[in-house]
Amino acid sequence: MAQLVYVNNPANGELIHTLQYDSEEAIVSKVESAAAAFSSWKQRSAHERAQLLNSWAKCIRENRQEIGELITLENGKPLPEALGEVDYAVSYIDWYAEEAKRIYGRTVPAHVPNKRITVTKEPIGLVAAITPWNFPAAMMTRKAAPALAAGCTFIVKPAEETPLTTIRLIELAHSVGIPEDALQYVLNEGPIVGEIFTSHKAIRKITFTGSTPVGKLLMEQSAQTVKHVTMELGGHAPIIVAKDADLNVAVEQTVTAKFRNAGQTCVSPNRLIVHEEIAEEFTKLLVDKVQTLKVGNGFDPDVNVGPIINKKGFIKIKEQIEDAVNRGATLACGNGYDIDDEKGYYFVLPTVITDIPLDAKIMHEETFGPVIPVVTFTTLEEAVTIANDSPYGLAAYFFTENYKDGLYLSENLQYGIIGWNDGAPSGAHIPFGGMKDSGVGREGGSEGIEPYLETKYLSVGV
Ligand SMILES: NC(=O)C1=CN([C@@H]2O[C@H](COP(=O)(O)OP(=O)(O)OC[C@H]3O[C@@H](n4cnc5c(N)ncnc54)[C@H](OP(=O)(O)O)[C@@H]3O)[C@@H](O)[C@H]2O)C=CC1
Ligand SMILES: O=C(O)CCCC(=O)O
Repeated sequence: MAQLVYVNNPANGELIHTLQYDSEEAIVSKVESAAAAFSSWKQRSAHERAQLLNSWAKCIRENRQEIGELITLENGKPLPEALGEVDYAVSYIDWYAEEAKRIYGRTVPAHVPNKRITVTKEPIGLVAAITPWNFPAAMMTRKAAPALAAGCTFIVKPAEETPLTTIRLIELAHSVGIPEDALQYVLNEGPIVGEIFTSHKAIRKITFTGSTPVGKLLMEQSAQTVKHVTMELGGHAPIIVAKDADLNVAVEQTVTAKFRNAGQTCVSPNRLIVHEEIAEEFTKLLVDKVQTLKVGNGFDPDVNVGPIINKKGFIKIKEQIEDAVNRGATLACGNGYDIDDEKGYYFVLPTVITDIPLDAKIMHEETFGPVIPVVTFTTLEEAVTIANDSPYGLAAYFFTENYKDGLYLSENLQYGIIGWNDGAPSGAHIPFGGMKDSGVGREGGSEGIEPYLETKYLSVGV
């Protein structure tokens, strides 16, 4: 009997759907059919691939409500956020439908008169993706759209918690004419699929969004077949609030950035580093705002913060809060849970922590929950030192009205994405990705199609 995947609603633990895992033989056979489909998909003109991507985007838009509800059902985020994710997911398809038509080569002046030199770009081949549960639509399209646009075929393993959104998006893609073999999904446990994907010679690239330890493992495994990799891994974003910051803007943006998806976002702020002279006023404004957030089932129109995805995620958050309290920190608001281990749901009240020592766990580990500590600084140099004291380097934010301080911060923060008076820097048109343990490569923007292309150089003697 094939093993089953149980997809549960994280807001109440109820079973939504049961699916069957693919056997290892079935996964290999899907990989091989996706590899075989490469030769015909890459020969379609860029304009034809773009048209098919545009049809897919249109079809998802027509089914926006259904997909949004599916995301809320299996991931738990509030429905307006889930609908926002559908729009965000589609924006990657729109963007790369256009980029498909802009894959240019170049000619290079030769060093002798009897040679002509050209450089062209070709699709890399079959791409395998492993995606997380926190953005089940957008993390899939952010990878599939540039791959298909470039002329690659694509196979994806969605997270065990949220496979339904991926399956539905792929069904819609097939319904508009994207060939079934060129875009596929597989279901089985991460380590099993990871092993098959990384060892199979026909797969030329692995693209992954998820935790840093799994990313490192996939890189190690991919070395055996020298695959290209794009790794979008964990984050530990700081927010620096300078003493001249517009506090209302800083609070508004902090709350939006921190509490979307219940803090389960890799660019979610994890540390607030606030100038000592404004720390009290800022914290009061922040706590007042955080206390207005309503926690609950994402289908309730008043809810702003949904459940934590699973018990493992909840325990990590709880341990970080307990560790802070044990080290003498104060809980300025929050510190409440609504959980039912038997049913399988876990809610955490939005929590702000003050008086916290710099060596507390939460100051160094990714939280992935609706909790944020506040520490103070005296000089900007000190703020930068605290902010950079992390193995991660994905997103950092700061709030200041002073352009010299802003330039200093943007030049000295070791992060791939910087938001200056901006808590929402993401978009299909920008290169998203991190430095250090946050990963390798960029997704989105004109940079985001490059990892799906090989460069070929031709030298002609004439
Ligand atoms: N950068 C980001 O956006 C994300 C960061 N995280 C961080 O990771 C923490 C843990 O979350 P978790 O969901 O366990 O993250 P994982 O990295 O374990 O899961 C993400 C994806 O990787 C798959 N996976 C797990 N193990 C392997 C493996 N050995 N080889 C190949 N694929 C694998 C998972 O599959 P399966 O579901 O079958 O286990 C899932 O599809 C979070 O609290 C957060 O800190 C998590 C998700 C996204
Ligand atoms: O990896 C994530 O957490 C999803 C990225 C969210 C974004 O694109 O803003």
